[in-house]
Formats: sequence, C-alpha cells, structure tokens
Amino acid sequence: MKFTKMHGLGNDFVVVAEFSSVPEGISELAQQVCDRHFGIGADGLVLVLPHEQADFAMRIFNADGTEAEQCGNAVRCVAKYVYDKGLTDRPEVLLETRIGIQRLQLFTEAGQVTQVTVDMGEPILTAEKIPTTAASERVVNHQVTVADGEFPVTAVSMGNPHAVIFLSDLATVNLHQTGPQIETHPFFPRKTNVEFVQVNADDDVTMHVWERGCGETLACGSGACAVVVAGVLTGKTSRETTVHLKGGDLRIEWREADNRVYMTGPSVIVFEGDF
Ligand SMILES: N[C@H](CCC[C@H](N)C(=O)O)C(=O)O
Repeated sequence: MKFTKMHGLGNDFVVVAEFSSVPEGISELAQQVCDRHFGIGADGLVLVLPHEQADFAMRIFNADGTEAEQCGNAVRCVAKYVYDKGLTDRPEVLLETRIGIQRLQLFTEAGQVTQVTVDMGEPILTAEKIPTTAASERVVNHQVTVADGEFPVTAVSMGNPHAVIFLSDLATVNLHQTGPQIETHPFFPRKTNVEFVQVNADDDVTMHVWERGCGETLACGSGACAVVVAGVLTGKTSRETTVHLKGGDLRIEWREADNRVYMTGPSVIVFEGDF
C-alpha cells in the first residue's frame, strides 16, 4: 500500500489514496499504521477517496482506530496532496467529509500548496445528546468534576466534540493526567477532544490539546476552531484570533455574516513509502 506521510503543524497523518471505498478492517489498519514503534507512526490514517458530487472525499481514523467526524489539519493535508500530485489544478477544492462538503482555498508557491483556508462549517452549540442538559441548552463554563478537580468546560462541536477549558496559566494543568479524565467523562457520550487555553490578548491565545483517540497532539485544527467559538461565547476572544499551538499557529475566523468558522494554516509532505 503506497502512502504519503504528512503533517499540519506537527499533527501527523499517513495519507492513502489507494482505495475507492473504506476497506474492511480499517480500524485495525489505522492502529497498525499509526503505531510509532511497530508501524509508520502518526496521529491518524487519512483516506482520500473519489466522490460523485465533490472533487474528493476524506475519511479520518484516529490512532486508536476510531473514526472521527472531522479533522481540520488532515483536510489541509488532503488539499496539498491532491494539488501537488496533480489530481487537481484548481485553487479551490470541494472535499466531502462526514460533516458534509467543505470548501478549501489553496495558496501555492512554485506550483505547490503552502497554505490552505478551510471552511470548517457552522459550530454546533446546542448540547444535544449531552446528558443532564436540555437539548437546546448551550454548555458554557459548565463545571465538570474529575479526579484532578473541577474544570469549567465550554462544549463546542465542529462535527467532532470539543471541551474547551480556559485557564489563567497553562502550566498549572497536567495534560497527560487530566486530559484523559475529561476525554472519557460520562458528560460526553461520544467522548471528547480536550483543549486547555490561556488567553494572551483578545485576538491571541495559546492552546494545548488532548485529542480523543490520539492523546496529546502538537496541533488540532477543529480544536482551534472550537476554542475561538468558545472564546467568543465567554467574552474572552474576538471572532478573528490567532491560536498558538505547540506545532505552530493557526488563524481562525468565526465569521458573523454566515456563522461559519474559517481556519488558515500550512500543510507539509514529509516522505512517501510503501506499507
Ligand atoms: N481526534 C479527533 C480527530 C482529529 C482532529 C484534529 N486532529 C484536527 O486537526 O481537527 C477526534 O476524534 O475528534
């Protein structure tokens, strides 16, 4: 199986465009491929598939084999993959994902993609399916209690669930201990990605992330979008904000005019191989 190893700000993926549909045993394949000792090593396995209506389709599988509804960094990697490999020559690509068709705007230098702006869609703010809250209720600064204490969670879905927690000092949280406690808390029936955020200015934040199905990653695109939405909901950030992640920066805009979130950032091809 031919693959291309890529990353978006250090959130790394094995990209495979060999299948016409999702093959049997994809969960086991994702776990095998993503294993950093016995496999290639990655946060996720990304399939690029043909699609009738859109230009392409993408499916994303976490390192633990579970499928995610959405993945911002992987979308930017697929945009670079299809353009740099000549599968399209258009600076705008329509990509079908499990949350619907996403519009990608490609920026190139010397015929290769350097940056991508992704329409990440509208945030889902009602707390449907989250127990103990009314279906129409927003979850803003909701106290979630875990072994490490109480944390004020603002729940924002970008198609995949995010628990955003603002802290005065990121150094006060043990990400690898508290992250999984919140990821698996019963308040989140589909589990959740967990973002700890320190506000530097109203258009500038720093974020560390514990991802559902992966653990700590150097960046989370959908998480950065959720953080800016949560920041606006809690009055901490403006609608256009730079999010500093361990792997680099993303520019996020929650556009008032259409209620959609736009994410702009890079993607990189690291190497090719056979598995
Ligand atoms: N672990 C995530 C999927 C990857 C999201 C992240 N890598 C991004 O860039 O959005 C989940 O289970 O929802």
